[in-house]
Amino acid sequence: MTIKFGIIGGGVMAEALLSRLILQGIYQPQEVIVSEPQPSRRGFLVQQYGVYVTAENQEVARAVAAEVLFLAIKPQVFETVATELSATAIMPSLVISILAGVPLSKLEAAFPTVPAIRAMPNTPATVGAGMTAIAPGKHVQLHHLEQAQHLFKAVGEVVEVPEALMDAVTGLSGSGPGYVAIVVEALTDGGVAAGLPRAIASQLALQTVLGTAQLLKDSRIHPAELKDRVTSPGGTTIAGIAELERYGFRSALIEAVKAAAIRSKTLGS
Ligand SMILES: NC(=O)C1=CN([C@@H]2O[C@H](COP(=O)(O)OP(=O)(O)OC[C@H]3O[C@@H](n4cnc5c(N)ncnc54)[C@H](O)[C@@H]3O)[C@@H](O)[C@H]2O)C=CC1
Ligand SMILES: O=C(O)[C@@H]1CCC=N1
Repeated sequence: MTIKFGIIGGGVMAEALLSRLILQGIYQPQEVIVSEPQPSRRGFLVQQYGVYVTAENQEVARAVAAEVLFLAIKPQVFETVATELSATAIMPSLVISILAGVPLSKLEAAFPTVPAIRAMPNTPATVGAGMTAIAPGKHVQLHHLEQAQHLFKAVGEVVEVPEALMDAVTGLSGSGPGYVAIVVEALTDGGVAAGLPRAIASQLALQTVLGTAQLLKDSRIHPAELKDRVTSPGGTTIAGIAELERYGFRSALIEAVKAAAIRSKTLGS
């Protein structure tokens, strides 16, 4: 079977996407090759997903000639990996990078004339509830964009943005699962502090976050309106909200997104 999808870097995010792409039948395991330096990780990917693995990035470039090359390494090793890959002189039909911060100009310098798409997915892709933003490079044609959309739609929602917004996207939805996980953990701790057994507190916290997101999404009501609906005069919620405001919860989240966006920009420079 022809290799159609080559992944450079078989870590957390590569697995999040890979697992879903295979489950959805977008790719057969035998159509995928992953390069990964850690032997234990290679072993895991073979055992879990039945894909081809290699320790050599250049082998992926050779195997996916004329197909999709998917970059999922850390931004800090991009230059080294790009030099290695371009030394093969084999150009794929499409390069998709999910590297935080790394701009299209660097991708296009590494793969001249190759259509390149900068994407920012997030870890809920693993369960098909991902959010991915994509920004097309200068050689990208409609069918390349459709190919990338098809790929990322298999793992959640997709939005196209100008590249200038990709760092902001990274600070919000790329890093966002980390913030939300802390919210769930902190709510659980709050429940425990208020006397709940941890398992029950955890279930309540998780379902409250999930249910609230679902309600906001399905009803399309503004978050402020939902907050007002929950908040009875002189009741419990306003007592809780007053503490959130006192401790700067709202501005903490705003500053978190801004700081992550700035960090994204720095990583790519
Ligand atoms: N973790 C996340 O939630 C998200 C991460 N990203 C981006 O995805 C990329 C990967 O992030 P993670 O999966 O979290 O990191 P990770 O550390 O889990 O995965 C990176 C993998 O690359 C491998 N690697 C290291 N050097 C290599 C080399 N020279 N050649 C090939 N593979 C090499 C590592 O062994 C590791 O398995 C990053 O650029 C990050 O900005 C994007 C969206 C969300
Ligand atoms: O923390 C990071 O740098 C990556 C990018 C978005 C989520 N994780």
